[in-house]
Formats: sequence, structure tokens, C-alpha cells
Amino acid sequence: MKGAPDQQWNVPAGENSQHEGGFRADLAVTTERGGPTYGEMIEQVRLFMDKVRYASPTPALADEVIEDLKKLNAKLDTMLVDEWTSPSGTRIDLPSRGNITLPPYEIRDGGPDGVDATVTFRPFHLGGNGVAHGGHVAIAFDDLGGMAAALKLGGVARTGYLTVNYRSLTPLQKPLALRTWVERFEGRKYFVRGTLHDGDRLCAEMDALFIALKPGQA
Ligand SMILES: CCCCCCCC(=O)SCCNC(=O)CCNC(=O)[C@H](O)C(C)(C)COP(=O)(O)OP(=O)(O)OC[C@H]1O[C@@H](n2cnc3c(N)ncnc32)[C@H](O)[C@@H]1OP(=O)(O)O
Repeated sequence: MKGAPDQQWNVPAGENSQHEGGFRADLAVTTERGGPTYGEMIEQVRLFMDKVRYASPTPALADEVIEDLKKLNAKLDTMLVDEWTSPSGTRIDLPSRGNITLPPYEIRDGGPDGVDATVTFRPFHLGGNGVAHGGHVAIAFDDLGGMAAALKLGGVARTGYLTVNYRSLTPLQKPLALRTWVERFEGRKYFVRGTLHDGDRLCAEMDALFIALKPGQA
């Protein structure tokens, strides 16, 4: 499983990194932080969200779950770190780099020519009538579009705009092919395109602008 290409997609920051203080380029990428079972922990949280989305608990069960969750939250409270050193988002060996907030994806291939990923929307990504919520599709495009821009420019970029055209329904619980690539760039402006396919069927397309950040820019 891979949450980022082998090739480095973020610029390593040195002592005098220009990005220090901004939207940092030097994410502390690691496959060790959080330990060997961190991925399983994230998976269990996703599974819990799947259950919550569809569960109709009795009042007694809801109270029980609340008490259990309070205990778990109190445990994690003792281990909070800043966003730059949290395993969530920096574990490149895990789906979506271990980022609990993203739809889980795996990178099949990635470089300056683009990103080729497999994304699987979960039951909790339900929009309605058994298919994915459009907002979750946009999140997947945003992250993987940003990755394509980062790989092309060798730095970090923020989304200027992002348009999704929803061409057909996006299924849940099925590996889908998501591709993003830089179509062209002008100075700091990177025009990124993307597609999401279920087999041969086009589910959605992305047209986005990512803007390379200036040194120190947030
Ligand atoms: C691998 C992990 C990847 C993760 C990727 C995740 C990406 C994200 O989700 S980032 C979060 C969402 N985005 C944001 O919050 C960005 C909010 N906006 C901003 O911070 C700023 O507007 C920012 C940084 C994008 C650009 O500001 P700034 O650096 O001052 O650039 P600015 O001079 O205004 O614009 C640069 C060029 O882009 C153009 N531009 C800027 N915004 C837009 C826009 N929305 N539409 C069209 N053109 C735009 C400008 O017209 C200008 O063009 P030109 O050089 O031809 O005159």
C-alpha cells in the first residue's frame, strides 16, 4: 500500500528552508511514526464511521458508545502533537498517507507526468441512494490534483479553483481509477486535470488551478 509515490513529492527543507514558517514543504515523512499498527488503527476508525453512518442504536447503546468514545478521546488527548509531526498525513506507506480525513487511496504511479491512483469510497462517504457524496469526490480530486502539481513543480501549491463535472454515479466500496496530471503551467499557475473511472465508465472529471506558493507563504 502506498499513500504517495516513491519519488519525493515534497521538497526537503534545510536549516534555512524558505518554506519554514509557511505552508511547510518539509512534512516529516516517515513510515515509523505511530508504530506498525497505526494503519490498522486508522482502518478501525474508518470502519467505525461506516457503522455509525448506518447504525440506529437504542438510547442505551448510544450512551454506551458515548462513554467508550470519551475514554478513547481521553487516551489520545495524552498523545497530541502538531500537524507537521502527526503520523496522519505523513505515513507514505499507508492509504492516503494515513490521513483519516481523506477517502482512502493508493498510489499506483506518480511523478511529473501525473498521478495514477486507486480510490475506494467507503460506506460513510454515502451521498444518497447507495452512491458517493459529490463533496467526497471533490476531496479526492483536490488532494491528488495537489499531488500532481507538487510533483510537477517540486514544491507546494494551494488550490485556486477546482471544478468537478459529475458525469455518472460514483459507487462505494469498489476500487476506482483516479488520475490527475498537469495539463500546462504559466509561472506559478498549474492547470491540473483529473478523471475518475469505474472500469471504462467515466464517473467524474476535474478542472483545477493550483498556485505554487512563494517562499514563506502560508
Ligand atoms: C500532496 C498533498 C496535496 C494537498 C493539496 C491540497 C490543496 C488544498 O486544498 S489548499 C486549500 C484550499 N485553497 C486555499 O485555501 C487557497 C486560498 N487562497 C489563497 O491562499 C491565495 O489566493 C493563493 C495562495 C491561492 C494565491 O494567492 P497569491 O499567492 O497572492 O497569488 P495571486 O497573485 O493572487 O495569484 C497568482 C495568479 O493566480 C491567479 N489566480 C489566483 N486565484 C485564482 C482563481 N481562483 N481563479 C483564477 N485565477 C486565479 C491570479 O489571477 C494570478 O494570475 P497572474 O499571475 O496571471 O496575474
